[in-house]
Amino acid sequence: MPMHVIYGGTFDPVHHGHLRLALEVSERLGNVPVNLVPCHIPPHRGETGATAAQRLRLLELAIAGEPCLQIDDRELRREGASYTADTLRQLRNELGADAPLVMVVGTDAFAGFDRWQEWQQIPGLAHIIVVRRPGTALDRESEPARLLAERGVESADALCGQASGRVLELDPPWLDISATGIRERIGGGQSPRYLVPDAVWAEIQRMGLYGACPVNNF
Ligand SMILES: Nc1ncnc2c1ncn2[C@@H]1O[C@H](COP(=O)(O)OP(=O)(O)OP(=O)(O)O)[C@@H](O)[C@H]1O
Ligand SMILES: O=C(O)c1ccc[n+]([C@@H]2O[C@H](COP(=O)([O-])O)[C@@H](O)[C@H]2O)c1
Repeated sequence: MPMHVIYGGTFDPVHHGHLRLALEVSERLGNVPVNLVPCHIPPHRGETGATAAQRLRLLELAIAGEPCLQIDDRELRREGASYTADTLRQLRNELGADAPLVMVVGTDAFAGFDRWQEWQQIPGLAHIIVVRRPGTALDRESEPARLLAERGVESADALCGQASGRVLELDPPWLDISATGIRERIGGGQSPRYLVPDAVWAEIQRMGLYGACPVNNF
């Protein structure tokens, strides 16, 4: 049964770190499509620099022409905070009980997993792929580390045989790019070129996001 893979984020804005990671995961799972899921109202952080519609537009430009990357905008169509457990429950209902469903997160996000809404329900809904972020280690005594120890598997093949419940760590090259750094750079009048796709930067300027002057910096 084909795997369904989601990779959630605020994507404020999407950058080459996100895109490379999504592609690496897709390839390591046998070129399955990876669905980028922008959150509407992030449950865990302050206001975003761009609106949900603007972040979605940037994502559309970023993945244009890449068959292995798709967008799932279901969280944008839901009212209220975007809880991952709700998203996974919806997907599980749509995919049926037996389809392998996989959620991708970086170690930084996974480190706070036990503060997510209904986090204990999540392994019953999906597998988790944790992508190692250099410099971000899990506290060995923490719930996320325990989950990894109890449910960890060594290879992606182990995710195909069941619908949910396994945790796989992957270690693809991690580009040292953050959306925070990009917003700061733009706000400070510097170009984020080569950190985001050119089409994304052009659209950020056109919309005047993150304090960008609507000029052509290329
Ligand atoms: N450089 C990167 N490479 C790969 N994955 C990343 C990178 N930066 C963040 N991620 C992962 O992408 C997901 C969404 O991250 P998010 O949208 O918060 O990006 P971010 O760059 O960390 O943003 P911010 O700086 O605003 O916190 C998370 O699982 C996070 O671990
Ligand atoms: O469901 C939750 O309570 C929850 C709490 C924190 C983060 N998440 C999800 O984790 C993903 C990565 O978050 P972030 O902050 O790195 O963009 C994104 O899809 C968020 O919706 C989800």
